[in-house]
Amino acid sequence: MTRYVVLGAGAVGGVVGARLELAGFDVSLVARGEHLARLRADGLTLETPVGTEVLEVHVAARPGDLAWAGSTVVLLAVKSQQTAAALDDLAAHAPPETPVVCLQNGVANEAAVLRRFENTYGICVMLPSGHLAPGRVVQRCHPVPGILDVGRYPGGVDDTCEQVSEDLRRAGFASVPRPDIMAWKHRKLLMNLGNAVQATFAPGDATDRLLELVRDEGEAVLAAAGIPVVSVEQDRERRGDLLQSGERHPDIRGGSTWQSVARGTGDVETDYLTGEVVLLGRLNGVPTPANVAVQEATRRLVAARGPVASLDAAEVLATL
Ligand SMILES: NC(=O)C1=CN([C@@H]2O[C@H](COP(=O)(O)OP(=O)(O)OC[C@H]3O[C@@H](n4cnc5c(N)ncnc54)[C@H](OP(=O)(O)O)[C@@H]3O)[C@@H](O)[C@H]2O)C=CC1
Ligand SMILES: CC(C)(CO)C(=O)C(=O)O
Repeated sequence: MTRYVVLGAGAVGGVVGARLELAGFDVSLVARGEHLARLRADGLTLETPVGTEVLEVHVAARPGDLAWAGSTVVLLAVKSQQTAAALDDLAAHAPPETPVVCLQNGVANEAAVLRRFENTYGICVMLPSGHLAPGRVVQRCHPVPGILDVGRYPGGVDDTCEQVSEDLRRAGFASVPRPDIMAWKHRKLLMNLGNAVQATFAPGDATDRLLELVRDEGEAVLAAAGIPVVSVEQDRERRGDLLQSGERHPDIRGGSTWQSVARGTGDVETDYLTGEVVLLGRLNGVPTPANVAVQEATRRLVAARGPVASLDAAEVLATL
Protein backbone atom coordinates (compact mmCIF):
# COMPACT_ATOMS: atom_id res chain seq x y z
CA MET A 1 0.00 0.00 0.00
CA THR A 2 1.25 3.46 -0.87
CA ARG A 3 2.51 5.64 1.96
CA TYR A 4 1.70 9.35 1.68
CA VAL A 5 3.79 12.26 2.94
CA VAL A 6 1.83 15.51 2.84
CA LEU A 7 4.28 18.41 2.69
CA GLY A 8 2.25 21.44 3.87
CA ALA A 9 -0.69 20.36 6.00
CA GLY A 10 -2.89 23.46 5.74
CA ALA A 11 -6.36 23.67 4.18
CA VAL A 12 -5.82 21.36 1.19
CA GLY A 13 -3.00 19.19 2.60
CA GLY A 14 -4.77 18.84 5.93
CA VAL A 15 -8.09 17.78 4.42
CA VAL A 16 -6.54 15.36 1.90
CA GLY A 17 -4.22 13.94 4.59
CA ALA A 18 -7.14 13.48 6.97
CA ARG A 19 -9.32 11.75 4.38
CA LEU A 20 -6.47 9.40 3.37
CA GLU A 21 -5.80 8.62 7.03
CA LEU A 22 -9.51 7.91 7.61
CA ALA A 23 -9.46 5.58 4.58
CA GLY A 24 -6.70 3.53 6.22
CA PHE A 25 -3.59 4.80 4.41
CA ASP A 26 -0.23 5.38 6.09
CA VAL A 27 -0.01 9.19 6.21
CA SER A 28 2.62 11.59 7.55
CA LEU A 29 1.96 15.32 7.67
CA VAL A 30 4.87 17.77 7.50
CA ALA A 31 3.89 20.99 9.25
CA ARG A 32 5.54 23.92 10.99
CA GLY A 33 5.11 26.63 13.62
CA GLU A 34 2.09 26.81 15.91
CA HIS A 35 0.15 24.48 13.57
CA LEU A 36 2.80 21.76 14.12
CA ALA A 37 2.69 22.31 17.87
CA ARG A 38 -1.12 21.96 17.97
CA LEU A 39 -1.07 18.87 15.72
CA ARG A 40 1.44 17.23 18.05
CA ALA A 41 -0.37 18.21 21.22
CA ASP A 42 -4.03 17.70 20.24
CA GLY A 43 -4.15 15.91 16.86
CA LEU A 44 -5.71 17.25 13.66
CA THR A 45 -9.20 18.69 13.98
CA LEU A 46 -11.18 18.11 10.79
CA GLU A 47 -14.34 20.16 10.47
CA THR A 48 -16.85 19.12 7.78
CA PRO A 49 -20.41 20.20 6.97
CA VAL A 50 -21.65 17.16 8.93
CA GLY A 51 -19.48 17.29 12.03
CA THR A 52 -16.04 17.66 13.56
CA GLU A 53 -13.58 14.94 14.41
CA VAL A 54 -10.10 14.82 15.85
CA LEU A 55 -7.56 12.53 14.23
CA GLU A 56 -4.29 11.22 15.55
CA VAL A 57 -1.98 11.59 12.55
CA HIS A 58 1.76 11.06 12.32
CA VAL A 59 3.36 14.51 12.15
CA ALA A 60 6.90 15.65 11.33
CA ALA A 61 8.64 19.03 11.42
CA ARG A 62 10.65 18.42 8.26
CA PRO A 63 11.27 15.79 5.56
CA GLY A 64 14.56 14.90 7.27
CA ASP A 65 12.62 13.51 10.25
CA LEU A 66 10.95 10.85 8.08
CA ALA A 67 12.23 7.46 6.87
CA TRP A 68 12.40 7.44 3.05
CA ALA A 69 11.97 3.78 2.14
CA GLY A 70 9.44 1.82 0.10
CA SER A 71 6.68 3.25 -2.06
CA THR A 72 6.28 6.75 -0.66
CA VAL A 73 4.39 9.42 -2.61
CA VAL A 74 4.78 13.08 -1.65
CA LEU A 75 1.74 15.34 -1.91
CA LEU A 76 3.12 18.87 -2.13
CA ALA A 77 0.47 21.21 -0.70
CA VAL A 78 2.30 24.41 0.22
CA LYS A 79 1.34 27.66 -1.49
CA SER A 80 3.28 28.24 -4.73
CA GLN A 81 5.49 30.98 -3.23
CA GLN A 82 6.58 28.42 -0.62
CA THR A 83 7.45 25.67 -3.11
CA ALA A 84 11.15 26.56 -3.64
CA ALA A 85 12.02 26.39 0.07
CA ALA A 86 9.92 23.27 0.65
CA LEU A 87 11.61 21.55 -2.31
CA ASP A 88 15.12 22.40 -1.07
CA ASP A 89 14.27 20.64 2.16
CA LEU A 90 12.58 17.70 0.44
CA ALA A 91 15.34 17.14 -2.11
CA ALA A 92 17.92 16.98 0.68
CA HIS A 93 16.24 13.85 2.08
CA ALA A 94 13.85 12.14 -0.37
CA PRO A 95 15.36 9.90 -3.10
CA PRO A 96 15.22 11.61 -6.53
CA GLU A 97 12.89 8.91 -7.92
CA THR A 98 10.23 9.70 -5.27
CA PRO A 99 6.94 10.61 -6.97
CA VAL A 100 6.01 14.19 -6.08
CA VAL A 101 2.43 15.27 -6.77
CA CYS A 102 1.65 19.00 -6.89
CA LEU A 103 -1.60 19.35 -4.96
CA GLN A 104 -1.57 23.06 -5.74
CA ASN A 105 -3.10 25.80 -7.85
CA GLY A 106 -1.07 27.59 -10.47
CA VAL A 107 1.00 26.04 -13.25
CA ALA A 108 4.57 26.81 -12.13
CA ASN A 109 5.04 24.22 -9.39
CA GLU A 110 5.34 21.16 -11.62
CA ALA A 111 8.31 22.56 -13.57
CA ALA A 112 10.03 23.54 -10.31
CA VAL A 113 9.53 20.01 -8.96
CA LEU A 114 10.69 18.34 -12.19
CA ARG A 115 14.08 20.07 -11.82
CA ARG A 116 14.61 17.99 -8.69
CA PHE A 117 12.36 14.92 -9.03
CA GLU A 118 12.05 12.92 -12.25
CA ASN A 119 8.56 11.59 -11.37
CA THR A 120 6.43 14.71 -11.16
CA TYR A 121 2.63 14.86 -11.23
CA GLY A 122 -0.01 17.56 -11.13
CA ILE A 123 -3.48 17.57 -9.62
CA CYS A 124 -6.22 19.96 -10.69
CA VAL A 125 -7.44 20.89 -7.21
CA MET A 126 -11.15 21.54 -6.86
CA LEU A 127 -11.32 21.37 -3.08
CA PRO A 128 -12.91 24.28 -1.24
CA SER A 129 -11.24 24.05 2.15
CA GLY A 130 -10.05 26.22 5.01
CA HIS A 131 -7.30 26.67 7.56
CA LEU A 132 -7.48 29.74 9.77
CA ALA A 133 -6.54 28.31 13.17
CA PRO A 134 -3.57 26.13 14.19
CA GLY A 135 -4.39 22.42 14.38
CA ARG A 136 -7.67 22.88 12.51
CA VAL A 137 -8.74 22.38 8.87
CA VAL A 138 -12.14 22.74 7.26
CA GLN A 139 -13.58 20.56 4.50
CA ARG A 140 -16.29 22.71 3.01
CA CYS A 141 -18.02 20.21 0.69
CA HIS A 142 -19.84 16.98 1.49
CA PRO A 143 -20.35 14.11 0.68
CA VAL A 144 -17.72 14.51 -2.07
CA PRO A 145 -15.03 16.71 -0.49
CA GLY A 146 -13.35 17.60 -3.78
CA ILE A 147 -12.38 16.74 -7.34
CA LEU A 148 -8.71 15.77 -7.64
CA ASP A 149 -7.88 14.63 -11.18
CA VAL A 150 -4.23 13.70 -11.59
CA GLY A 151 -1.74 13.43 -14.44
CA ARG A 152 1.96 12.99 -15.07
CA TYR A 153 3.89 16.18 -15.86
CA PRO A 154 4.27 17.42 -18.54
CA GLY A 155 1.79 14.88 -19.90
CA GLY A 156 0.65 11.28 -19.84
CA VAL A 157 -0.46 8.80 -17.23
CA ASP A 158 1.42 5.91 -15.65
CA ASP A 159 0.96 3.32 -12.89
CA THR A 160 1.70 5.82 -10.11
CA CYS A 161 -0.88 8.18 -11.52
CA GLU A 162 -3.49 5.41 -11.66
CA GLN A 163 -2.62 4.36 -8.10
CA VAL A 164 -2.82 7.87 -6.64
CA SER A 165 -6.13 8.46 -8.38
CA GLU A 166 -7.53 5.15 -7.08
CA ASP A 167 -6.32 5.93 -3.54
CA LEU A 168 -7.97 9.37 -3.68
CA ARG A 169 -11.23 7.75 -4.78
CA ARG A 170 -10.97 5.33 -1.85
CA ALA A 171 -10.60 8.36 0.38
CA GLY A 172 -13.89 9.77 -0.96
CA PHE A 173 -12.69 12.23 -3.62
CA ALA A 174 -13.75 12.32 -7.24
CA SER A 175 -10.60 11.57 -9.25
CA VAL A 176 -9.60 10.31 -12.67
CA PRO A 177 -6.15 10.05 -14.27
CA ARG A 178 -5.75 12.62 -17.07
CA PRO A 179 -2.98 12.64 -19.71
CA ASP A 180 -3.58 16.37 -20.33
CA ILE A 181 -3.67 17.52 -16.72
CA MET A 182 -1.96 20.86 -17.46
CA ALA A 183 -4.77 21.83 -19.86
CA TRP A 184 -7.14 21.40 -16.90
CA LYS A 185 -4.82 23.29 -14.60
CA HIS A 186 -4.66 26.20 -17.03
CA ARG A 187 -8.47 26.41 -17.00
CA LYS A 188 -8.29 26.37 -13.19
CA LEU A 189 -5.68 29.15 -13.37
CA LEU A 190 -8.26 31.39 -15.02
CA MET A 191 -10.73 30.60 -12.22
CA ASN A 192 -8.03 31.48 -9.67
CA LEU A 193 -7.61 34.96 -11.13
CA GLY A 194 -10.53 35.61 -8.81
CA ASN A 195 -8.39 34.80 -5.75
CA ALA A 196 -6.51 38.10 -5.52
CA VAL A 197 -9.56 40.11 -6.55
CA GLN A 198 -11.63 38.51 -3.78
CA ALA A 199 -8.88 38.91 -1.17
CA THR A 200 -8.11 42.52 -2.00
CA PHE A 201 -11.28 44.37 -2.99
CA ALA A 202 -14.61 44.94 -1.26
CA PRO A 203 -17.46 43.07 -2.96
CA GLY A 204 -19.55 45.10 -5.43
CA ASP A 205 -20.09 46.03 -9.06
CA ALA A 206 -16.61 47.50 -9.59
CA THR A 207 -14.99 44.33 -8.24
CA ASP A 208 -17.18 42.19 -10.52
CA ARG A 209 -16.11 44.32 -13.50
CA LEU A 210 -12.43 44.02 -12.56
CA LEU A 211 -12.84 40.24 -12.34
CA GLU A 212 -14.26 40.15 -15.87
CA LEU A 213 -11.29 42.18 -17.15
CA VAL A 214 -8.64 39.97 -15.52
CA ARG A 215 -10.32 36.82 -16.84
CA ASP A 216 -10.57 38.27 -20.39
CA GLU A 217 -6.87 39.08 -20.27
CA GLY A 218 -6.19 35.55 -19.00
CA GLU A 219 -8.04 33.98 -21.93
CA ALA A 220 -6.18 36.27 -24.34
CA VAL A 221 -2.69 35.42 -23.06
CA LEU A 222 -3.32 31.67 -23.07
CA ALA A 223 -4.56 31.92 -26.67
CA ALA A 224 -1.59 34.08 -27.72
CA ALA A 225 0.85 31.69 -26.04
CA GLY A 226 -0.80 28.70 -27.75
CA ILE A 227 -1.17 26.93 -24.42
CA PRO A 228 -3.70 24.06 -24.45
CA VAL A 229 -6.60 24.74 -22.12
CA VAL A 230 -9.81 22.78 -21.70
CA SER A 231 -12.97 24.68 -22.56
CA VAL A 232 -15.34 26.30 -20.10
CA GLU A 233 -17.90 23.66 -21.07
CA GLN A 234 -15.53 20.72 -20.37
CA ASP A 235 -14.69 22.23 -16.99
CA ARG A 236 -18.36 22.84 -16.16
CA GLU A 237 -19.27 19.30 -17.21
CA ARG A 238 -16.50 17.81 -15.06
CA ARG A 239 -17.62 19.72 -12.00
CA GLY A 240 -21.35 19.17 -12.59
CA ASP A 241 -22.99 19.33 -9.18
CA LEU A 242 -20.40 17.11 -7.47
CA LEU A 243 -19.35 19.71 -4.92
CA GLN A 244 -22.12 20.55 -2.47
CA SER A 245 -21.18 23.11 0.17
CA GLY A 246 -24.43 23.56 2.11
CA GLU A 247 -24.50 26.41 4.63
CA ARG A 248 -21.84 29.12 4.54
CA HIS A 249 -19.04 28.67 7.04
CA PRO A 250 -19.00 31.51 9.61
CA ASP A 251 -15.22 32.07 9.41
CA ILE A 252 -14.08 30.72 6.03
CA ARG A 253 -15.60 33.43 3.85
CA GLY A 254 -13.19 33.21 0.94
CA GLY A 255 -10.74 31.08 -1.02
CA SER A 256 -7.11 30.33 -0.34
CA THR A 257 -5.69 33.81 -0.99
CA TRP A 258 -8.48 35.41 1.06
CA GLN A 259 -7.46 33.09 3.92
CA SER A 260 -3.78 34.08 3.68
CA VAL A 261 -4.73 37.76 3.95
CA ALA A 262 -7.25 37.07 6.73
CA ARG A 263 -4.56 35.14 8.65
CA GLY A 264 -2.07 37.97 8.06
CA THR A 265 0.60 35.54 6.83
CA GLY A 266 2.45 38.38 5.09
CA ASP A 267 2.74 36.46 1.83
CA VAL A 268 0.28 35.35 -0.85
CA GLU A 269 0.27 33.22 -3.98
CA THR A 270 -0.73 36.05 -6.31
CA ASP A 271 2.56 36.22 -8.24
CA TYR A 272 1.86 32.62 -9.36
CA LEU A 273 -1.82 33.09 -10.26
CA THR A 274 -2.48 36.67 -11.41
CA GLY A 275 1.29 36.97 -11.93
CA GLU A 276 1.31 33.97 -14.27
CA VAL A 277 -0.97 35.88 -16.64
CA VAL A 278 1.24 38.96 -16.31
CA LEU A 279 4.30 36.83 -17.12
CA LEU A 280 2.66 35.14 -20.12
CA GLY A 281 1.47 38.54 -21.37
CA ARG A 282 5.01 39.93 -21.21
CA LEU A 283 6.45 36.83 -22.90
CA ASN A 284 3.92 37.02 -25.73
CA GLY A 285 3.49 40.76 -26.26
CA VAL A 286 -0.05 40.90 -24.86
CA PRO A 287 -0.81 43.80 -22.48
CA THR A 288 -2.39 42.73 -19.17
CA PRO A 289 -3.05 46.04 -17.37
CA ALA A 290 -5.88 44.75 -15.18
CA ASN A 291 -3.82 41.81 -13.91
CA VAL A 292 -0.81 44.07 -13.30
CA ALA A 293 -3.02 46.45 -11.31
CA VAL A 294 -4.54 43.64 -9.24
CA GLN A 295 -1.10 42.13 -8.58
CA GLU A 296 0.23 45.51 -7.37
CA ALA A 297 -2.84 46.31 -5.25
CA THR A 298 -2.67 42.90 -3.57
CA ARG A 299 1.05 43.30 -2.93
CA ARG A 300 0.42 46.70 -1.26
CA LEU A 301 -2.42 45.34 0.90
CA VAL A 302 -0.38 42.33 2.03
CA ALA A 303 2.74 44.38 2.79
CA ALA A 304 0.66 46.76 4.93
CA ARG A 305 -1.08 43.78 6.63
CA GLY A 306 -4.32 45.53 5.64
CA PRO A 307 -7.80 44.12 6.28
CA VAL A 308 -8.98 41.46 3.87
CA ALA A 309 -11.17 42.67 0.96
CA SER A 310 -10.79 46.32 1.97
CA LEU A 311 -9.70 48.18 -1.19
CA ASP A 312 -11.99 49.93 -3.67
CA ALA A 313 -11.87 48.33 -7.12
CA ALA A 314 -13.35 51.50 -8.66
CA GLU A 315 -10.02 53.25 -7.96
CA VAL A 316 -8.18 50.59 -9.93
CA LEU A 317 -10.71 50.64 -12.79
CA ALA A 318 -10.23 54.42 -13.06
CA THR A 319 -6.51 53.90 -13.80
CA LEU A 320 -7.05 51.40 -16.63
N1 LIG B 1 -7.78 26.49 0.37
C1 LIG B 1 -8.48 26.15 -0.69
O1 LIG B 1 -9.73 26.17 -0.66
C2 LIG B 1 -7.80 25.70 -1.95
C3 LIG B 1 -6.42 25.81 -2.12
N2 LIG B 1 -5.84 25.37 -3.29
C4 LIG B 1 -4.40 25.44 -3.49
O2 LIG B 1 -3.76 24.49 -2.64
C5 LIG B 1 -2.42 24.94 -2.33
C6 LIG B 1 -2.29 24.98 -0.81
O3 LIG B 1 -3.16 26.01 -0.35
P1 LIG B 1 -3.81 26.00 1.11
O4 LIG B 1 -3.92 24.64 1.62
O5 LIG B 1 -5.00 26.87 1.03
O6 LIG B 1 -2.65 26.76 1.91
P2 LIG B 1 -2.42 26.84 3.48
O7 LIG B 1 -1.64 28.08 3.75
O8 LIG B 1 -3.70 26.62 4.19
O9 LIG B 1 -1.52 25.56 3.76
C7 LIG B 1 -0.17 25.47 3.40
C8 LIG B 1 0.56 24.95 4.63
O10 LIG B 1 1.89 24.61 4.31
C9 LIG B 1 2.73 25.11 5.34
N3 LIG B 1 4.09 25.19 4.85
C10 LIG B 1 4.62 26.05 3.96
N4 LIG B 1 5.91 25.77 3.73
C11 LIG B 1 6.21 24.71 4.52
C12 LIG B 1 7.38 23.96 4.75
N5 LIG B 1 8.54 24.25 4.11
N6 LIG B 1 7.35 22.94 5.64
C13 LIG B 1 6.21 22.64 6.30
N7 LIG B 1 5.04 23.30 6.12
C14 LIG B 1 5.06 24.33 5.23
C15 LIG B 1 2.10 26.42 5.69
O11 LIG B 1 2.60 26.95 6.90
P3 LIG B 1 2.49 28.55 7.21
O12 LIG B 1 1.04 28.81 7.51
O13 LIG B 1 3.41 28.71 8.36
O14 LIG B 1 2.93 29.26 5.95
C16 LIG B 1 0.64 26.00 5.75
O15 LIG B 1 0.33 25.38 6.97
C17 LIG B 1 -2.29 26.31 -2.98
O16 LIG B 1 -1.68 26.19 -4.24
C18 LIG B 1 -3.74 26.78 -3.14
O17 LIG B 1 -3.92 27.71 -4.17
C19 LIG B 1 -6.58 24.79 -4.28
C20 LIG B 1 -7.94 24.67 -4.16
C21 LIG B 1 -8.65 25.13 -2.99
C1 LIG C 1 -11.73 28.58 -5.94
C2 LIG C 1 -11.21 27.50 -5.04
C3 LIG C 1 -11.84 27.52 -3.67
C4 LIG C 1 -11.65 26.18 -5.70
O1 LIG C 1 -11.28 25.01 -5.08
C5 LIG C 1 -9.72 27.65 -5.01
O2 LIG C 1 -9.07 27.15 -5.87
C6 LIG C 1 -8.98 28.46 -4.01
O3 LIG C 1 -9.53 28.83 -2.96
O4 LIG C 1 -7.79 28.73 -4.25
